[in-house]
Amino acid sequence: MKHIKIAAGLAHVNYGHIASVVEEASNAGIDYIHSDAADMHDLKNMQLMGGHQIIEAIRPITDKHIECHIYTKDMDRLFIEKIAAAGCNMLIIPAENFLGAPLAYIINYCREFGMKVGLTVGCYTPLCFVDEAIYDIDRLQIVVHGVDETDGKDNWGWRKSSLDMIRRARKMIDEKNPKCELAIDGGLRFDNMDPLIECNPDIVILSSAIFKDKEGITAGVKKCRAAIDAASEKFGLE
Ligand SMILES: O=C(CO)[C@H](O)[C@H](O)COP(=O)(O)O
Repeated sequence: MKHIKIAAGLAHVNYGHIASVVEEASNAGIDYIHSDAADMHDLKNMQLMGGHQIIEAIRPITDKHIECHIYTKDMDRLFIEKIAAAGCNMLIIPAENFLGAPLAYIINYCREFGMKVGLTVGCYTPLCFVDEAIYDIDRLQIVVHGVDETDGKDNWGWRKSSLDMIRRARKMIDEKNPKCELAIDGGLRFDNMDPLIECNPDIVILSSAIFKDKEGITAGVKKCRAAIDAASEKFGLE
């Protein structure tokens, strides 16, 4: 059975308890810590979260891989240098905001400072935005959030059209850069992700499902781990 990794997303944590929540999630069996950060543009309801200050604070708490998923319009060498120095292992940036020569510089800076680099395909961004960069990245992350079933109250699920995109992303990675990890992110719960697991991702990013579970963080991790493993087995993933 394929071990699909769990990245614990810090988008929906209580930042007043950041050290203890990271410690509990790490001990409960997650694989990666996923620190979400954003500027004032793309995520209107979740701005200014976990950049280098947060990563620096949680680095001594866990020996897990820590990645920074950042929604920004801009990115410079100083930021990359600082986040790497804070102990970040991977920088993940939006494909829709970074193309061409600026992206080439960013990939180069990440290598220079010893970090892996990933691209997100954001909500409703077409997969073709990563057609060329796929050869040179370590992570392709599909944000599956969507509003196809929205109740208008900010309870976003995952959009059904993302199934087709994940299948195409899997094929693209297998053909062009098999070492690149395929991650899915957004609206995933222990009881709703089977159809997405069937598309064979390598990583599932979960925030509310872990950090807002009514029975606590450890219980949230265990429920998600069990659901992912059961689906991986059911669909014969290897
Ligand atoms: O960057 C993100 C999606 O764009 C976050 O990782 C997302 O908010 C995950 O949250 P949840 O698992 O609670 O849906």
